[in-house]
Amino acid sequence: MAGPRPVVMSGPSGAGKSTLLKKLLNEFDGVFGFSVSHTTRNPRPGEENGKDYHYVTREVMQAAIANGEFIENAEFSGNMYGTSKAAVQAVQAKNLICILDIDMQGVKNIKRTDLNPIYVSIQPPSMEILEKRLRDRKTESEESLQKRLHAAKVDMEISKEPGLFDVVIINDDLNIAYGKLKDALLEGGKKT
Ligand SMILES: Nc1ncnc2c1ncn2[C@@H]1O[C@H](COP(=O)(O)OP(=O)(O)OP(=O)(O)O)[C@@H](O)[C@H]1O
Ligand SMILES: Nc1nc2c(ncn2[C@@H]2O[C@H](COP(=O)(O)O)[C@@H](O)[C@H]2O)c(=O)[nH]1
Repeated sequence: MAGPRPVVMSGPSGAGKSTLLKKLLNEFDGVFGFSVSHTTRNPRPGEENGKDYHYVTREVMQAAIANGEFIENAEFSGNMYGTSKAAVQAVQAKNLICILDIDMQGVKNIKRTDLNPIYVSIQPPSMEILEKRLRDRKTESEESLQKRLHAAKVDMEISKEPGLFDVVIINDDLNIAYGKLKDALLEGGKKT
């Protein structure tokens, strides 16, 4: 795919991907653009349709996948998520570096495409801190929280696979993690 290399951000739910991404998109408005995924989960308070996600029904999403409209899709914590070709193209058409926030299944699936992104893993300092962050965020039911913690354990194991990610950032102190993210992306930009 032509143009600057996209960026894939992955890591356990609650590790801080969206927090870091928002800082990046604010500071580098006009450089990076967010690939707006589709999901069947309900919007959280403050989230906007078309900005945070495209919120769709399972039927709509399944039909679009069957129609070949998605680069990748996954089932996560009882809901469907996916990156449409249109979402990536919309960012690239504005000449922005496209950033995808996707789970581990998405990472594995993107590896089979020609997208050729820089793979960044955002990891929490520990499972205990991850659980506290997720609980404090107050977005999950106990059932959803347990599913996410289970997925996080699996994710953290798979993330150790050599070569899976170009960069691994432990998000302990937010500003330090953000500095590392910026360094990695500026470095990645030089290699294209
Ligand atoms: N370095 C940090 N120190 C303390 N709290 C943090 C830090 N980074 C993020 N948080 C907080 O942790 C919570 C989870 O962060 P965030 O929503 O960005 O995670 P996420 O990886 O995007 O999760 P999800 O995959 O579920 O969307 C948020 O309430 C956020 O404010
Ligand atoms: N494979 C994909 N995963 C995605 C996509 N968009 C988001 N995600 C991941 O889902 C979980 C949960 O997100 P949440 O907003 O419900 O907390 C998180 O790990 C995201 O990275 C996608 O298009 N494809």
